[in-house]
Amino acid sequence: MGEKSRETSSPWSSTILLVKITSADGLVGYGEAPTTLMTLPVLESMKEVARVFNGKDFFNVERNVFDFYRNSFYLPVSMEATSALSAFEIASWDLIGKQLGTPVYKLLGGEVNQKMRAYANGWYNDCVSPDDFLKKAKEVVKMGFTAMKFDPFGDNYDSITNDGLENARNIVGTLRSELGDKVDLLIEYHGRFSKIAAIKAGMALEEYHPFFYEEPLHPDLDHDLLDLKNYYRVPIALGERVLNKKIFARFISQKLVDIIQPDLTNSGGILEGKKIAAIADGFGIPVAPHNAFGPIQTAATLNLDTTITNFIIQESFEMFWPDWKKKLVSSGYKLENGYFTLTNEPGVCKVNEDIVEKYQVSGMEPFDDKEPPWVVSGTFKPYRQK
Ligand SMILES: O=C(O)[C@H](O)[C@@H](O)[C@@H](O)[C@H](O)CO
Ligand SMILES: [Mg+2]
Repeated sequence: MGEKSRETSSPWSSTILLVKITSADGLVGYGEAPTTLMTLPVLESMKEVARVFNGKDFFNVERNVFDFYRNSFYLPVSMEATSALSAFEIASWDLIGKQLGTPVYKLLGGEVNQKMRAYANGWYNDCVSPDDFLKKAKEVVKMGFTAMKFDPFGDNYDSITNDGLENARNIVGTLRSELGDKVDLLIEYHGRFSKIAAIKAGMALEEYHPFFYEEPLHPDLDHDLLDLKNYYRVPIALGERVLNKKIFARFISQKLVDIIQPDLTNSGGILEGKKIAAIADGFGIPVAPHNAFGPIQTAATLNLDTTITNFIIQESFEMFWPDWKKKLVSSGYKLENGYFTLTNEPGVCKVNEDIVEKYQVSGMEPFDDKEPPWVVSGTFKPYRQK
């Protein structure tokens, strides 16, 4: 579902992809999957997952997921397959919770965290200069957030120019000096650099003591992360493109990452998320789940966050969503003053079926050959000081 027009915060979030499964008794469960120019491929993969899940007992999440794992030869390297599977897994938990009349977190160990600290993302559309960023960052602080993530690297890709480094320093430096030390600044690299650029950019920003550097390297250069560690004094976070617990186990045990960011919609769902968090906990690594899509993803993720002792912070685009996305879920969780709480809805959350009906579309999100779909809109531009 989505809108024909481009959403302001980001092109990928103008659509979201849902799965709805119905039990033999007529109960309905919803799950969500990522989009980002993958909407139709993931939708196609959902048809394969449906062949495995159809007619199965939805309480047997572990069995059903494992059956798909066994059948899906490319699963560990296929974002389409893991995303499709994750959507069914989340929908299964929604059904289980609804059938039992309990929120999902109560089935996963219960409450550890009553409030989840959020960080804002999606707030800086069309920002290129330090002043652009500052103006919008102040609004984010006014909303009650104590942490915000942003990508200060403009259109630098693979390598970075001296101008690019200076601009990034000015943006991050301005926010640090104007917002003070109480606001956490999370630096998003969007996995766009090769090693030398990642080292230069990381060293240039460390004096502003960022909370973390996210995906500083192209995701397929993960073996170079160890080299970055020789230069960085800022923790490295990643995980939004890591597809299951076994792959997380490798990143964590090889000490390639300091904070993990599993995305429940592409790493196997809620129960796999619990296992990933447990693996991380065994190594003293905190969890900051990725959450860039819609409210079902958010509700599923918060159900996990509530139950884990190594939760650190939760991503949120929520305040910058279009109206239809804000109304899609009528209860399940709240975001107030920079913190999430659950509202103890049975299952994952309560989906507003009228909105689903009204905003159904087919096809892909908009595409712009000047700006990759993974950036926040209007930011893939150079900034030159006069
Ligand atoms: O961390 C994040 O939120 C992501 O990197 C986000 O910024 C996007 O790139 C999006 O996830 C693309 O699908
Ligand atoms: Mg990211």
